[in-house]
Amino acid sequence: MLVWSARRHSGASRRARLVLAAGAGVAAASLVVGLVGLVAMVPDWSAYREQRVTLAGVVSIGVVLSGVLFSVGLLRMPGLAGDTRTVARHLLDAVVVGAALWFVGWVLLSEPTRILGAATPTTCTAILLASVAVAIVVGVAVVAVLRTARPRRGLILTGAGIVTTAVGGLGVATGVCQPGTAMVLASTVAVPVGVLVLVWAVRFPDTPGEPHGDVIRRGTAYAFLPMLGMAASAVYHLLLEGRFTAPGIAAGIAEGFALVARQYVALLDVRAYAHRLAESEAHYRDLAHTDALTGLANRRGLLEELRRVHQRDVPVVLLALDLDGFKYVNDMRGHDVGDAVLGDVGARLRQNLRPGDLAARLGGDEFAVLMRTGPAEAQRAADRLLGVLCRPYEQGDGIVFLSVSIGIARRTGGSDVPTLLRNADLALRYAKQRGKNRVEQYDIAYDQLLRRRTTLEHELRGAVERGELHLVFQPVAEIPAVRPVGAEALLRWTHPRLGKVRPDEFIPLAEECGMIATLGSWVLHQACHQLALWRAAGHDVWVSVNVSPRELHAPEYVEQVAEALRAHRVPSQRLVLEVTEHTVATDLDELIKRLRALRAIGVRIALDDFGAGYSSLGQLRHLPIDILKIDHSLVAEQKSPVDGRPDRVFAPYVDVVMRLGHQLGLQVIAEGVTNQTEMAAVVEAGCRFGQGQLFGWGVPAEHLEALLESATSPGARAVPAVPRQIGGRADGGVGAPVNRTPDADPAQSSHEVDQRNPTRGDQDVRSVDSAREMRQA
Ligand SMILES: Nc1nc2c(ncn2[C@@H]2O[C@H](COP(=O)(O)OP(=O)(O)OP(=O)(O)O)[C@@H](O)[C@H]2O)c(=O)[nH]1
Repeated sequence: MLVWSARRHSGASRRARLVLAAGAGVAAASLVVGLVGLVAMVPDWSAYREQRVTLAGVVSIGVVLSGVLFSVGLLRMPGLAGDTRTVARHLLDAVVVGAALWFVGWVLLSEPTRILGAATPTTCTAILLASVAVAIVVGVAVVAVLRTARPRRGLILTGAGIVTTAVGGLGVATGVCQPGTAMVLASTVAVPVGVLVLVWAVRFPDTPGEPHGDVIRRGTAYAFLPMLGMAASAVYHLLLEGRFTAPGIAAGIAEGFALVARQYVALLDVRAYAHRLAESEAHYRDLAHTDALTGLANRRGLLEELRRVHQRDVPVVLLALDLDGFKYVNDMRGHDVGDAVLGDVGARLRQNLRPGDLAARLGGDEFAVLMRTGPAEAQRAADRLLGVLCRPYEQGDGIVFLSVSIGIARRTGGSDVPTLLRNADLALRYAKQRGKNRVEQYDIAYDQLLRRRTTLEHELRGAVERGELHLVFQPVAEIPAVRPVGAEALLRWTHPRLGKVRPDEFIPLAEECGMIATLGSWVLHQACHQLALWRAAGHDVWVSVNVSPRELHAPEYVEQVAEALRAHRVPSQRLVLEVTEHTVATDLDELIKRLRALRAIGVRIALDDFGAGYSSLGQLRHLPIDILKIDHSLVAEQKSPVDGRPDRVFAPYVDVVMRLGHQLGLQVIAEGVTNQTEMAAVVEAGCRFGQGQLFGWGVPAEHLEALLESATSPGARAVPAVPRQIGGRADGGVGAPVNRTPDADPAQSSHEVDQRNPTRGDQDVRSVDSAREMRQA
C-alpha cells in the first residue's frame, strides 16, 4: 500500500517514501516473525525461554533495521533533505533527543525505580539495541517536525506513523521476552496502526521548506529540553541511590558527544555564514564603489582612492571631464543612445588609462581620471583623451559626434582631497567657458574669477528686492541740432560691499543663470514709469530698452510689454525695444514672429549694434524693425582714403547703412559718436540721430530731465559735447552684448554726471514726437 501510495509522488519525495515503505515492510516482517513464534510457542509459552530470547533477538534486528530505514526515509523527505552537513545536523539533533530519551527510559526501567517491576525484560539484551534504534527514530521524528516549515501536517502524521510502528516493534520484541503474552498481543496492534498512519500521511502534499535554513533563524534552544530531562532523571536516580551502570553511562557519553559534535557543526555553520557575509559585503562594497552604466569607479570609489593616495607622498593629478552638449544626444537620439554613448566613453577611458590610474564616472556626463604623475604628463594624457573621446560614436542607427572639456588640477603642498576635486572642477568650468572641447589647467586666477562670478550670481538674485539696481538714461540726440529726443535706459548695479558692478560683468551672468527675464521686466517697468513721469512733465521723449534674446524667446514677453505700457499709461510708440544683431543670429523665425507681435501693439523695434558682424543684409530685409542703430565701430573717425587728411569728413559705412536704411524705410541712429568730426561725417551721410559721448553718457533720470528742459526752454542752445569721463562708459542695457563699447565705464558716479550735466543752451530745439516725425527728420 505504501509502495503504491509512494508512486503518487515523484523525485526525492517518491524515493523517501519508498525507503519509508521498505522500513514499514521490515517492521511488518518482524511483526509476522514475532506472531509466528507466538503462535508456535503459545501453548507452553513460558517453557520456551531460550527460543523466546532468540525470537526477541530476531525481532529486535527487524526493529533496528526498520528504524534505520525510517530514519533515512524521514531525513530524505523534501523540506528536510539537504547537503551532507544538513543531514549531519539533523542526525546529531536526533541523537541528542534520542540519547536523552533513552537515558530517561533507562532510569525508569532500571533499579531502583523499575516501573515495569517483574515484567522488565532483563534477560533479552538484544532489546537494548532495538530500544536505541527506537530512541533515535523518535529523535529523528521530533527533529523532522521541528525543522520543517509549515504546513507540515503530512510530516507530523508520517513521524507519528513511524514512531508508532517502531515502538510497536520494540513492544513485540520486549513482549516476546516476557513470561506473559499480553504485551506481545498489545504491541502487534501498534505496528499495523503505525503503518496505516504512514499510508494516510501520504495523502498530504509534500511540505515545502528550506533544508539549509538561515543560521541566524535556526535556534538550538530545544537542546536544553533533553539535557534538562537527562539531568532531572540522573538527579532523581541518585536521590534513590541508584547506580550508574554501563548502559546509562553510555547514554550519557553519547549525549555528550552528540552535543559536542553538534556544536562543532554549528561552528562550521557560523564560519560558513561569516564567510558568505564577508563575500556579500565585499560584493556590495564593490557595487557601492562602481558605476553600473560604465563599470568605472563611481564618485565614492574615486573619493576612496583619492583619500588613499593622499596619504602617500606621490605626485597626484586629477582630470575632470565633461561631455560637451551631451543633453542634445539624449534629446535628439533618446536616453538609450545616450546611455550607450556614456558606456563607450567609459570603455575608451578604460582603454587609454596608464597603469595605476583610475577612471571614474561622477554622474551624468561627468567623468574623472586620477593619475599618479606630474602635470606635464597629465597634460599629454588629457590631450590624448581629448582626441580619443572626440572620435565619432557608432550607435546602431547612426553616428554621434561629441566633444569633451577637460580640467586638470594637481595636488600641491597642503591641498586636501576636496580642494583637489574643486580645483579640477574649476579648471573644467573654465574650459567650458573658454569654448569647450579643450583642456585647461587649474590656475589661481580662474579661481578668483569664478569665485567672483559665484558671488555675483548669488548677490544678483536679491539685488532687485534690496533696491540695489537703478537705471541711467543715455540721450539720443537729433543732429546736427544736438537736441535730445530720446533716451536709452541702461541698468546699473551698486552693491553695498562689492561697489559698482560692471554691467558687462553682471548682465551676461544674469543671462546664464536665468535671471535676465526678472531683470528685464524690472527695467521695462522702471523705464515706462520714468517715461510716464517725463511725459507728465510735458517732455516729448521716447525711451528705449534693451531686450535679451532669452526674453524675446518667451511667448509671454509680448503680453508683459503690453501690460507694462498699460500699467504706466504710456503710449506704445514711445517705447523702443532694442534687439541686438546677436539675437538675430540665433533664431530668426522665432524672432520675426515675436517682433511682429510687438509691433502690432505699437512698440517700435530698433536693431542695435548693426554692423558689428552677426546678421546678413538679407536677413535685414525680413526683420520687422523701425530703427537701425549703426554700431560705433562703423561710426569711428576715419581718414579719407583720397588724401589721408584726418579732418576730412569720411564715414563710408555710415553712408552705406544710411542708404540701406532709407531704402528699407527705417530710421538710422549713429551710435558711439564721440566728437564733432564724427558727427559731421554721419550728418553728411544723411544720419539725423546720434548717440554717444558727444551727447552724453548714461545719467540719472533727473539729469536727463534737466537736459530735456534745457532743450525746450526759450533760447535753448545745442547740447554741448560732454567730455569723456575717466574710465569711459559701459552700455549696460539688458541683453546688450559684452564689450560692445570699448570705452565702457560702470564706475560713473552721479557726481561726475552732475559735473558733465549740459547747461541750458540757446539752440532752437524741436521735439520729435513719433516714428513718423523721426522719419521726416
Ligand atoms: N543618457 C543618460 N543621460 C544622463 C544620465 N545622467 C544624466 N544625463 C543627462 O546628461 C545631460 C548632462 O547635461 P549637462 O552636462 O548639464 O549639459 P551638456 O548638454 O553636456 O552641456 P555642457 O556640459 O554645458 O556642454 C543632462 O541632459 C542629463 O539629463 C544618464 O545616466 N544617462
